[in-house]
Amino acid sequence: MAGTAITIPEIQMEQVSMQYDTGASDVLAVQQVSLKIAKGEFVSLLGPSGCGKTTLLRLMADLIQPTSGMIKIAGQSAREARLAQKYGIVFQNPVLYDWRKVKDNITLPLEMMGVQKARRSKKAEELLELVGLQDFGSQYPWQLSGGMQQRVAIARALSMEPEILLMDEPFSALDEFSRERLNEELLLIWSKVKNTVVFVTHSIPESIFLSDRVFVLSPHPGRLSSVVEIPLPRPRTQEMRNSPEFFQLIAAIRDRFEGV
Ligand SMILES: Nc1ncnc2c1ncn2[C@@H]1O[C@H](COP(=O)(O)OP(=O)(O)OP(=O)(O)O)[C@@H](O)[C@H]1O
Repeated sequence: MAGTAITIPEIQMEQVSMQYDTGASDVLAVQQVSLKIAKGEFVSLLGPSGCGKTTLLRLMADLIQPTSGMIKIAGQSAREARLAQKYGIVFQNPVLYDWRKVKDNITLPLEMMGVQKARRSKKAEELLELVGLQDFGSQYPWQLSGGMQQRVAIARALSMEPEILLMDEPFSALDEFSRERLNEELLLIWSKVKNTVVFVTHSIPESIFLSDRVFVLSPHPGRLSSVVEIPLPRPRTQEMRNSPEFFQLIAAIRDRFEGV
């Protein structure tokens, strides 16, 4: 029918469960999770330690495979998406090579793909500018602050121009000030790159500040307990953190954890 668009979700999980085989006692880390994430959306996976956030992220990235259920990435299997380089991943720890300059850390994935040096250098310049580190390309990671190192990790994750950026508590090791600043910078980067972001966090304010929607998870076993829409306008600003709407959202999400 004219005007009816059928949109394929960028990430789709149907009844996904994941049980880790630990020998003595198996761990049901994720139980029957179903979710859909649209292309270009920014969502957070929020929940207490052990509720399966990292497991869900690893399932999406095809780093592990579910015990049961279905995962589709833009209509393809997660494996096909991984082979097509659709993912960029940022971990809690930036995992940079201290003996390589910042620009060479950023372009490592391109180097591994056999991209020529001239193209790598050009891409490094673009990415350094994107993450606000244009003057630091020739430094070494150990010369940078924790927040700057995490920006390098973000630039590296974006080097292959991934459709999906998966971020596993990337700012949780940083102090509160750096974390809030990086939240804002991440949104600026995302507004330019316009990819789909799945962001894992324990922090209710962080999930609200960043996201279009927050997926609230409950533990033992990890289940999706609710999904909260974040209607705050974009661009998000630090002042919004002090607005009544922001506090109402914090209270609403905290309520979802009551009894968890
Ligand atoms: N490789 C593994 N083998 C066995 N059990 C695992 C493995 N990885 C995770 N688990 C267990 O699965 C459950 C979910 O873990 P997961 O790391 O996904 O949770 P999380 O919400 O990301 O936790 P955190 O916030 O502490 O990182 C936990 O009980 C954890 O101990």
